[in-house]
Amino acid sequence: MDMPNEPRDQGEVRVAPKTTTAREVAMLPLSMLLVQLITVGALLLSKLALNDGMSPFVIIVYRNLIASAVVAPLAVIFERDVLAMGLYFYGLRTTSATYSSIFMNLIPIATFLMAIVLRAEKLALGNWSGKLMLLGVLLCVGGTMVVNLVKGKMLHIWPTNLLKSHTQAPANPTGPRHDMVVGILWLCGSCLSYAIYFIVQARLVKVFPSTYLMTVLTSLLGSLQAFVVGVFLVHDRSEWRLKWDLQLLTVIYSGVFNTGLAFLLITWVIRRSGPIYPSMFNSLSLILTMVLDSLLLGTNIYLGSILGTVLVVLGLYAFLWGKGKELKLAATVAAQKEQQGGVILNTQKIQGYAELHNCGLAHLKSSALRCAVGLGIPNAIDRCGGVATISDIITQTGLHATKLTYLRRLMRVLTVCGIFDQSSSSSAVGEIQTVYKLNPTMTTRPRCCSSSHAPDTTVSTFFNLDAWFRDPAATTPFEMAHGMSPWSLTNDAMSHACVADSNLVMEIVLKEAHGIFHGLSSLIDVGGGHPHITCSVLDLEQVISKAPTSQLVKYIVGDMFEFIPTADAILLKAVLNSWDDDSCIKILQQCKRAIPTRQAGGKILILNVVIGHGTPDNTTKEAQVLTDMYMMRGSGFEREEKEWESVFLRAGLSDYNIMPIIGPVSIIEVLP
Ligand SMILES: C[S@@+](CC[C@H](N)C(=O)[O-])C[C@H]1O[C@@H](n2cnc3c(N)ncnc32)[C@H](O)[C@@H]1O
Repeated sequence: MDMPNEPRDQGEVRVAPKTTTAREVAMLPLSMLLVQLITVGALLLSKLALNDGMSPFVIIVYRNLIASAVVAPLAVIFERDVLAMGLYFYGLRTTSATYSSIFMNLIPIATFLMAIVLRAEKLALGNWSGKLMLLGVLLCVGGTMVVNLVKGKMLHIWPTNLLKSHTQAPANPTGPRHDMVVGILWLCGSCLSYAIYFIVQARLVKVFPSTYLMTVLTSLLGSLQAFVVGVFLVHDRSEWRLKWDLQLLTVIYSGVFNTGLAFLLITWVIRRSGPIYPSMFNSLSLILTMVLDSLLLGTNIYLGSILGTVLVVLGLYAFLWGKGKELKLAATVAAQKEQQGGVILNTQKIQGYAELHNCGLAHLKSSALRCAVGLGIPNAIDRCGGVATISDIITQTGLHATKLTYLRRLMRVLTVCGIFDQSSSSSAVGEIQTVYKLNPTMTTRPRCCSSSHAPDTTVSTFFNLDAWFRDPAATTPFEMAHGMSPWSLTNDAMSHACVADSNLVMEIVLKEAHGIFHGLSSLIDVGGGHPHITCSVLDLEQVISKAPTSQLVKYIVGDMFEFIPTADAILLKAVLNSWDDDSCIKILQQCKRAIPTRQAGGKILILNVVIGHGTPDNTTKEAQVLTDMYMMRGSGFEREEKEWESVFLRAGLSDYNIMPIIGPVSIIEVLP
């Protein structure tokens, strides 16, 4: 006797996504019919063998041995629960095949209930599947109670006890009441043991997926366990001897057919139709067993047992229906998730592919900008009144006509990058033509932009950055690449770029944050001026010597690490990010000495990137981290707020306020 169907309902079984052929459509139910017939056969044979006086543990020992020797590679892991099987045989011996069959059908329900108690499953009563499953459970439990408690009228439907079985144990529920109660308790115990066993097996299968190997081992172990228990319970040696009789037939039949063939068929059906399918046929064995039990073994049929059986069958189908719906829903959700995951993955891959292209060719953006400035395109557009066709640009820049298509491609890159705007207009002769104009936000910078005017050292410093990373003794990437400090290189292009940058940034600062200059009468600055303030510019000699003469600005040669002249406020624009923390602290301490107290309005104004502040878009973020990477050429870096705060506190400054001012740059008002 085996439990061929139930365990497959509990485990996680994947249904092969193959299409079912017409032949298979017929074979699927037929194979399940065969399994039910085999089960009924094993049930009746076992009942006969037990009635014949065979000990349950003798059956288990031999049947397991046969199973492990002959069909073990094909058997299933959950069939070897000695406790559940032992209780089952005791129950079968004391009650009837029909009773035992009813309890066998209750195993999925018991497993489900046990899984809920152990929190391995949830009963979702909010949907139809959960309600159906609950109805199924109630009907099954109710049906079993009706079979056990309601006898009703005895029905004489057909001739009974055709095998004329000479029963030792009460094969009939009409037997002594005490034996019946004990038998039902055995069956309940068996049912619960199987339930626990299946839950454990379902988990075990996840960590030990070699089903066949485990089957062989558990078969042998099951046989050994049964033998040890059997030695204590079955003292008579003759009971262990197998003769050429019904007992041998029972053992061989159970081992070979009910384990091997049924296993093969069920495994195949589950793969084709899912784990619920085999259980749909369970009630067939229940009805068949009831009929054959009465017909062959003489078990009486009562109205109560028919009514109870009908309730169990109905309950079982309701439960399986609900479970099927639940599995289908879970499979749909899993498939949707998988599909969504695939779509996301694909989108990410496509996006990533484009990003990789952009990153790898990003240097062409600055090359294109540098080229446009070098060719004088912004000025050419200005000369055309701010709007120019490609022919206008060719004419204005003096380029040869053969370069026209290349120029169009260059303009397309710069338009996509946001340096120029492009639109359509109609020519004097009514032709539609493309016209270019400067992007409003770019009107100042492209003529004199740091990246466009970048000297060769700006780019070449980073050609061998990986070599610098690998060399622990290397000072800065700039020194490694050029053998000198960036400050020792007179760099007109960079100075022009800084002036252009200062013009734009200061224009915005004065418009957007003019309040910070209120009350100031003097300012020491390294980049610009304000008409109402006496402004001084402090810088190194090589810089000041090239400064233009001005009525507004006073130029001072000096070293900010050594001394800064007194003023109401000190402006440090794009200065501190070139230095490490210790140097910054020294500069800030000099600044603090140069300004009055907080109460007297003294302040330090820092214009720099504060990583994480500014417009929360990717362009800004990218600009901030790229600037930081650029600063890697020397010993400077761009700071996050907490890094700025630490520098301020260490320099003895008391408070600060950050105001994002333009793109990646913020103005930090620091108070003494
Ligand atoms: C990156 S530039 C910034 C210039 C300007 N503030 C701007 O925003 O365009 C840094 C300036 O600090 C100056 N500098 C470097 N070391 C100095 C020092 N020890 N004392 C005074 N100025 C110094 C450099 O000459 C350079 O002009």
